[in-house]
Amino acid sequence: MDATLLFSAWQRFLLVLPSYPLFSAVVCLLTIVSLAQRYLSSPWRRLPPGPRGYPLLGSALALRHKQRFLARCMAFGDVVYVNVAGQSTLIINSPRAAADLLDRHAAISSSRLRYIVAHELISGSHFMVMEGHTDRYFALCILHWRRMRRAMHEGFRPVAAVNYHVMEEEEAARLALALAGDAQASTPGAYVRHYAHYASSLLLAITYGRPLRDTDADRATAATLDGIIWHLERTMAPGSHLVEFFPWLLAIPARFAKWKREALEGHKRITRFYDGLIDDVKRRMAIGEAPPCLVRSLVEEKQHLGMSVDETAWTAGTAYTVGSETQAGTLEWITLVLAAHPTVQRRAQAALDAVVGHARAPRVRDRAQLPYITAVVREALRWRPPVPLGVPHVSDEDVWYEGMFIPKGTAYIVNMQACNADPDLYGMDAARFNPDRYLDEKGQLKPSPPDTKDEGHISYGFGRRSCVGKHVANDSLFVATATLLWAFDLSTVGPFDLDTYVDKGVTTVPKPFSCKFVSRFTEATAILTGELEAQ
Ligand code: HEM
Repeated sequence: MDATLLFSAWQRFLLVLPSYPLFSAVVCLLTIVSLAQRYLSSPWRRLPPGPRGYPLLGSALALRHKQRFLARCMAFGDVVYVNVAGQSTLIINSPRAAADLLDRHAAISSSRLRYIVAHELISGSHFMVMEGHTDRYFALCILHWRRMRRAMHEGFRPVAAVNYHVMEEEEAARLALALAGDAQASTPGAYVRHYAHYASSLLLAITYGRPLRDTDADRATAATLDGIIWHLERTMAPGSHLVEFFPWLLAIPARFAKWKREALEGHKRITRFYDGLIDDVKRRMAIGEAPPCLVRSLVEEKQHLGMSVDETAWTAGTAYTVGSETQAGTLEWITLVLAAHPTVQRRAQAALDAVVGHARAPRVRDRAQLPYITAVVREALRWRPPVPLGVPHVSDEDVWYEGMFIPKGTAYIVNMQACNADPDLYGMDAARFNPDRYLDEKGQLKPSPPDTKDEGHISYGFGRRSCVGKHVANDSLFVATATLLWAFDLSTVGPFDLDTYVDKGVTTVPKPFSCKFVSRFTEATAILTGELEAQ
């Protein structure tokens, strides 16, 4: 029967209904019962609890004040459902729920939100952090992501990370010398700049085997890389482009859409720049002057990894993009907690004096004998996770969790600060900075609490998307912290604030505070200079 016939039959049926009141009543009743049944059995009635937002916008406006909004959400429980302008979002407040949903369900909770301009157009779907995990848009997504993740894993796994120890030690020594030589170092602007320079140089060394030196060319390279980060972050900010809300706009040809033209031109420009950095590594490899670094391993393992030229270029660029800001920000938090806790410093320095002494600078290999310093770094990462909301994962399937319905496509946002302060895992003093929580009565590292992997915290994320650079981050943060404590006494000057932070979009840093770096012994700078010259 075609649609016209069906429609006219339905019209005739409605017209005759008034002539049969009893029959009509039964039809109405059955319709109401059927609708009620559908409503009552709908899984959407079993969404996790959460704040009611405004029509259409949901809680999008409340999210502008993230810290306040997250605190409000805590009252709803471990998992909180929020509608953010139509995007189903689950805020996860407990490490157990985070591990259940993101580690134990990793196969269906490892996708990402869609970023059309930043990811699909500017990176050409090569910005691995934002790459979907499944074939949501294109069947090739998962292959892309797997190749790039595997390549980065090979370059940064523990056995490969050992190759970077010398660079990490060298950059930590250069940082200490820069602070010692800067009469203005105590001002927040000055030492934060030194930290940013340290992180850029370290990531350039690890990625391209070429640390940042005081040359115009290096300064230009760092400025361009930082400009790319700024550009990507700005493009990913909510509301930056209408196409993120109306994906059909993507079909408009580039010649009629300025935003699309600019994004595609940006892709060409950035890829050309990344290619240039790779060519430079290849050139140095050919003359035997490229130290072990991520790009060298990508080039040497080209066949085995099966990466395209663009994938190689963007994988390396992504490592710098993701690693430099997190590294610098974490060091700012470590500086704050050390300066604010002189007793922690004295204990760490006593351990350093006993193990390292005053005749050489600390090395990564000293770590096994310096558990207290490892505990300081872990505790800083637990106490103030540098990426406090992680990077949202997205569910690929409907999920039932403890009787609650989580629809497919939901974005999972983990409130890391809340999870890392879970009293069941860390006790009632979880809000306090206390490295001792990681040590046993003999001063050795204890096994990590359940669901915190081997880190003792969840600040490196979850499941298949957990931070691929965490071994490099742990090694370099250890040796940078040890070198700063070996060389200086740190103390705050004037007011400082342990409770609030500055939100930089993805990462957070402490509110600006002044910190004095006072040399602990006169030979420290001569030892650092001598070791650098000897390399
Ligand atoms: C203290 C420093 C760092 C912190 C706190 C940190 C934290 C994180 C977090 C929370 C994620 C998201 C995990 C998830 O989605 O569940 C992540 C992902 C990532 N991190 Fe890190 N990170 C740090 C340093 C680094 C460094 C130094 C590198 C590179 C050398 C790096 C490379 C990456 C990459 C490539 C991803 C994306 C993984 C993926 O999407 O598959 N990170 N990191």
